[in-house]
Amino acid sequence: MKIALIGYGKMGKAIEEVALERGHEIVLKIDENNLSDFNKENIDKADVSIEFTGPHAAYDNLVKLFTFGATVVSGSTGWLDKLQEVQALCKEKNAAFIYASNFSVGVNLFFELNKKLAQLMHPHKQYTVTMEEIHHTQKKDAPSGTAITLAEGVLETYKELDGWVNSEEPQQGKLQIVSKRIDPAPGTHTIKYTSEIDDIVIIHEAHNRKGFALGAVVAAEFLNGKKGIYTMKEVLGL
Ligand SMILES: NC(=O)C1=CN([C@@H]2O[C@H](COP(=O)(O)OP(=O)(O)OC[C@H]3O[C@@H](n4cnc5c(N)ncnc54)[C@H](OP(=O)(O)O)[C@@H]3O)[C@@H](O)[C@H]2O)C=CC1
Ligand SMILES: O=C(O)C1=N[C@H](C(=O)O)C[C@H](O)C1
Repeated sequence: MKIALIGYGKMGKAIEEVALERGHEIVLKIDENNLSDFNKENIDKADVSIEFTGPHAAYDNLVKLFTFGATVVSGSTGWLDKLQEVQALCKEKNAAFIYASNFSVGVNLFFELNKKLAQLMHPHKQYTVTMEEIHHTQKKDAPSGTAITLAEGVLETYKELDGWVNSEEPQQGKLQIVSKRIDPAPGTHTIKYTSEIDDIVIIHEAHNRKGFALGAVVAAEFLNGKKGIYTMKEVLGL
């Protein structure tokens, strides 16, 4: 498979390593130094474009890719208020798209565990649920995209909560997410149910970026040759 990397930072480089190990070819690498190479002629040379840039750039990049009719895997976080608009453009251009706030198999299993635990805990009103995410200091957005997906998983069941708040201080009626920035943390997410008597805690701790990169390449392999919008649940058969 021929891959275009839109974003060649920490994740772009990790994806390149995994893609080469799996026998794929990188035909284009875009960062802020060669944006003029990000054009239809070059994107058409790739079977799949993998976009990991960041909150400031993802939306424009995705609009550009779908306007070219590309097949796109994106993991950029911090832009999801525009997800529906981007999905509509993908459909209009008969393109293909997988977005995930986290591509690792472990986190996608953790998403399911989180939803099941919320259902189990919900009747037990003596427990208060809170979340924490820890990432490296270069991270631009807070809370993490993964933490938002986890929060949505809890809020599906805890309908009495009015959304989440990203704060050191708890806010009545909201699910609290605490963000910490500590090097070199690749990504640690904790969900805690606490009562006067005891705590129940689930944690996912990434040891490195390989799981995110491998998941993105597996998603690209799944999407190659398809049209339409898919999720990691479909890629992983969860
Ligand atoms: N879904 C998932 O599984 C994961 C998602 N992420 C997310 O991926 C994103 C990228 O993370 P990471 O690789 O660590 O970030 P980095 O800052 O290390 O890399 C970002 C890359 O994007 C490039 N870039 C910036 N602006 C543009 C633009 N307008 N067009 C093209 N390229 C651009 C940068 O270029 P330059 O270096 O020249 O500035 C750099 O190469 C973040 O949003 C992060 O949260 C991260 C890990 C896993
Ligand atoms: O910026 C990162 O590094 C990561 N970002 C993603 C997120 O915001 O959830 C995924 C992972 O936690 C690493």
